[in-house]
Amino acid sequence: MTAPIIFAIPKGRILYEALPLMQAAGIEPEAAFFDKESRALMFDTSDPGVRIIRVRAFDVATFVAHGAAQAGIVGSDVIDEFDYSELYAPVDLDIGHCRISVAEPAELAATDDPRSWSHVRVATKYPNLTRKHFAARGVQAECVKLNGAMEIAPLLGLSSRIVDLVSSGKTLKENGLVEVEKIAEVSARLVANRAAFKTDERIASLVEKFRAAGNA
Ligand SMILES: Nc1ncnc2c1ncn2[C@@H]1O[C@H](COP(=O)(O)OP(=O)(O)OP(=O)(O)O)[C@@H](O)[C@H]1O
Ligand SMILES: O=P(O)(O)OC[C@H]1O[C@H](OP(=O)(O)OP(=O)(O)O)[C@H](O)[C@@H]1O
Repeated sequence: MTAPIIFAIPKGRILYEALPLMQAAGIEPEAAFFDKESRALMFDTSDPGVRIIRVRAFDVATFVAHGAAQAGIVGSDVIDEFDYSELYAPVDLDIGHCRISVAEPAELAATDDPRSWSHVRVATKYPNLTRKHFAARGVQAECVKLNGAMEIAPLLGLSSRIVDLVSSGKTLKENGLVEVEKIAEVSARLVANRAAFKTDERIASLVEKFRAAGNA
């Protein structure tokens, strides 16, 4: 019997926007997936040929790039941070919209000119993306890696600046920060392992179903 396709999805906020698209693509998770008491990590779906794993956002990219999962859904922020050559991202799902930006305390921004920077110290979950962004214009970025709550770093003197996701701007505002530079727009993508996409026609067919679901 052919092994089922493993489809990886993030635990966080993209999940709720992704569910209708998954349903339209014919992969509805079993009831246990929605059971908060369940500790299971892998679930059946309405398609007997597809199983779902629910993992951290960054790990979706890692599972799919290594072929441990053959397809999944992940933000373009995560794709850009890893830059895995085996991660193919053929469909923009038009969900999970936000931006990745540089922010700093409002008092600092009042007199600061980002064009004058030659070196910046930045707290971020995205060190690779940050270094690449600044290197492109000759600025050296020293990154302090955090895994969440970046907005607190300037308040406590860990770094003057942060690079993080911004949507409504509420988190920045409530922590006395302002956005000084947008690095990129972010949205969630359907991703596939490049080799699996080329060799397994079930993956190509799944990609087409999501493309159609996104356009519906
Ligand atoms: N405020 C936001 N608005 C819209 N999309 C967002 C927002 N924050 C994050 N995202 C998108 O959702 C993805 C997952 O983010 P989320 O905050 O749910 O994960 P997380 O809690 O950071 O993940 P983990 O706890 O696994 O590290 C991000 O990679 C991004 O693409
Ligand atoms: O501009 P806003 O609408 O306030 O959204 C931005 C916030 O959303 C994300 O965090 P999330 O809530 O996912 O928590 P996290 O910091 O634990 O990732 C992101 O890391 C920002 O902190």
